[in-house]
Amino acid sequence: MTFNRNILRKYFIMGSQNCNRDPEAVLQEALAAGITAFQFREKGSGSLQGEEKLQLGKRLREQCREYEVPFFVNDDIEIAEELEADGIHVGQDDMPVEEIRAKFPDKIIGLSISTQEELEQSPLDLVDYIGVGPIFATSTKEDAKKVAGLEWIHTIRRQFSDIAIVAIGGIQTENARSAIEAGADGVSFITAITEAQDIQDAVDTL
Ligand SMILES: Cc1ncc(COP(=O)(O)OP(=O)(O)O)c(N)n1
Ligand SMILES: Cc1nc(C(=O)O)sc1CCOP(=O)(O)O
Ligand SMILES: [Mg+2]
Repeated sequence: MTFNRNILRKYFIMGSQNCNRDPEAVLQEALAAGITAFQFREKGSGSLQGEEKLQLGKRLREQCREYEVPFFVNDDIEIAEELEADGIHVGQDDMPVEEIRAKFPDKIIGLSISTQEELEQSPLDLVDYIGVGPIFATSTKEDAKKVAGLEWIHTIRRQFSDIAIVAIGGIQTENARSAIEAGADGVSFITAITEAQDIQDAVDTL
């Protein structure tokens, strides 16, 4: 899929472990409300494994296809291939980007960048966008790194004026604008949607 950074604008991430109701219903509302990308992140305590994970991924993938919203898979290269995902998001401890790019020349690849060292040592020329965070405090990711703050987005933007950046970690309706003003192309979020009283309203405000 050709990469257009506008898809990063409202990038929803979710797995069944993030939902207190049917994940398909949550995604359906988020798609109808106007999210611009979705990442299937079935990970952490309470997450589905094996065949159950694959079957849920298939259903969520179809929902995204119906709305023509890009579908990303977090970490799991095999599932990304099986579900014909548009893209894959990996972190510094996941499969190396060089291997993923060699295997999937046409998929969108996102890479997490949390420190200056990671920024300097990562093959940025092989990725389409970087996930930058945690910008604010989050309790959603069990092994989240130290809060980087909005200044981290400014710091990357000063060094790489054209790189596609999506901010992550503690992004809520009240602070999403500040991440964009700091230089991000978009915001990614979990609980801003999974814990929203009104998903349409949350996506509009984001
Ligand atoms: C858009 C986006 N940015 C960052 C991450 C975090 O990825 P990673 O560091 O690999 O951590 P896990 O999500 O795998 O726990 C992301 N998933 N998406
Ligand atoms: C999946 C993920 N990655 C992060 C990072 O900093 O790389 S923070 C995070 C969790 C984001 O959840 P919420 O929007 O509920 O804070
Ligand atoms: Mg990962």
